[in-house]
Amino acid sequence: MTVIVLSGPIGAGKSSLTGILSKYLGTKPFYESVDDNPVLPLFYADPKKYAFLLQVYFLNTRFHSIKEALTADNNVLDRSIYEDALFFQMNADIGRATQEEVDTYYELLNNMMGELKRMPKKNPDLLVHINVSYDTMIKRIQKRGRPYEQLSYDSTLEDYYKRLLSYYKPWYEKYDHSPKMEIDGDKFDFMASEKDREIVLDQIVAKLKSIGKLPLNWDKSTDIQIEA
Ligand SMILES: Nc1ncnc2c1ncn2[C@@H]1O[C@H](COP(=O)(O)OP(=O)(O)OP(=O)(O)O)[C@@H](O)[C@H]1O
Ligand SMILES: Nc1nc(=O)c2ncn([C@H]3C[C@H](O)[C@@H](CO)O3)c2[nH]1
Repeated sequence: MTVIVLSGPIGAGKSSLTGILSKYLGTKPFYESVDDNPVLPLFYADPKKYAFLLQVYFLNTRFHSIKEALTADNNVLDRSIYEDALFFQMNADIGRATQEEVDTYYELLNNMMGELKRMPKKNPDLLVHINVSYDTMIKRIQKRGRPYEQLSYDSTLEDYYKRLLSYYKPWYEKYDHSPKMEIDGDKFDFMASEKDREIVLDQIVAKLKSIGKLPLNWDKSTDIQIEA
């Protein structure tokens, strides 16, 4: 059983690459709750009021996905639980959570992490991080078009997104729960360009082979799927 998690800022291309990668490897995709998330629009309309609730909502839905993904077949998840604290910490740092909410959140997160440690598979096998610049991030957010994420919706979003990017760099450098790799999301348009898609998939397959999660002779055409 092999579990791959994607990471990266808003609009980096995690959901898109999750779909592409899971199809390519013949695995199952797990998506973050976004379009069916009732708290997300509330959060963007009033971040201070809803930051804690949104965080608990995401933690809960993410925990459900992880439990399923870590006990089922080969899977790809479109965001890691390790990014949840990054988001919450950033929101807390800009005054969107009380000290009691911060304390309660971290206690809950630690408690859930403790549960994950008791599972047969404790960590993902590989983290694939998509790096994007601020300009790319904004272009992708515009392209996708969720109204409440647009810069025109709230004048503070520019700072919020820039801050988010600045939190991701040290987060990725410190990340040590599994092998990891970076994809250049500015350079590769894996949505529109078949050539770029192939390059990105080749990079991920090479990494999976190098960490022993795919047989060295694995080839898409041979119809062999990710190693147990
Ligand atoms: N490498 C890419 N090149 C060009 N367009 C891309 C690329 N990756 C994603 N996109 C486009 O950017 C938009 C955002 O992509 P996607 O929804 O996959 O991002 P995400 O990282 O999952 O975002 P979120 O964190 O908000 O869930 C989509 O419209 C998608 O088609
Ligand atoms: N505040 C906050 N905390 C999280 O843990 C979190 N995870 C995702 N998101 C937001 C980003 C995108 O708008 C949208 C889709 O990723 O949801 C979050 N927002």
